[in-house]
Amino acid sequence: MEIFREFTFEAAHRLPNVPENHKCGRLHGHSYRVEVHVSGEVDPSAGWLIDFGEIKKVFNPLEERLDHYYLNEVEGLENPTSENLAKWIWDRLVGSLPISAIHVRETCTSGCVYRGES
Ligand SMILES: Nc1nc2c(c(=O)[nH]1)N=C([C@H](O)[C@H](O)COP(=O)(O)OP(=O)(O)OP(=O)(O)O)CN2
Ligand SMILES: [Zn+2]
Repeated sequence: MEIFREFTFEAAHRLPNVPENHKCGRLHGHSYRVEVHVSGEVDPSAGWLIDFGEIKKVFNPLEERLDHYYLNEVEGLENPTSENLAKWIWDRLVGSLPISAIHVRETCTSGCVYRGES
């Protein structure tokens, strides 16, 4: 079974390694949407894999480090692409939750899915 909890936060960034004149080299912001996916067996007594509230509790400190910040200034996010952000989140949750995927959406039409190192 796989469940997920979605989170949203607002943040600014610029991509430092894009070619000159690429629009994403300029400072801009996104309403980020992050899905934290967790997989495992459903506890027959509880009827759930894990309380959604537990995922929220574990994600909360990360949200506090990201929401309304300039992501380039967050340690480990000096090049804050969706891919790097998804891995940054994975690396900080993997010890606390049986995560199976992190989805990051920068816009309604662009995002990435990270399932850990294969
Ligand atoms: N593989 C990646 N490509 C791009 C990333 C990224 O993180 N990984 N990021 C960006 C920019 O942050 C940009 O703000 C978002 O990309 P884009 O889809 O181009 O956004 P737009 O809403 O501006 O798209 P339009 O349809 O052109 O309006 C770029 N690429
Ligand atoms: Zn962007």
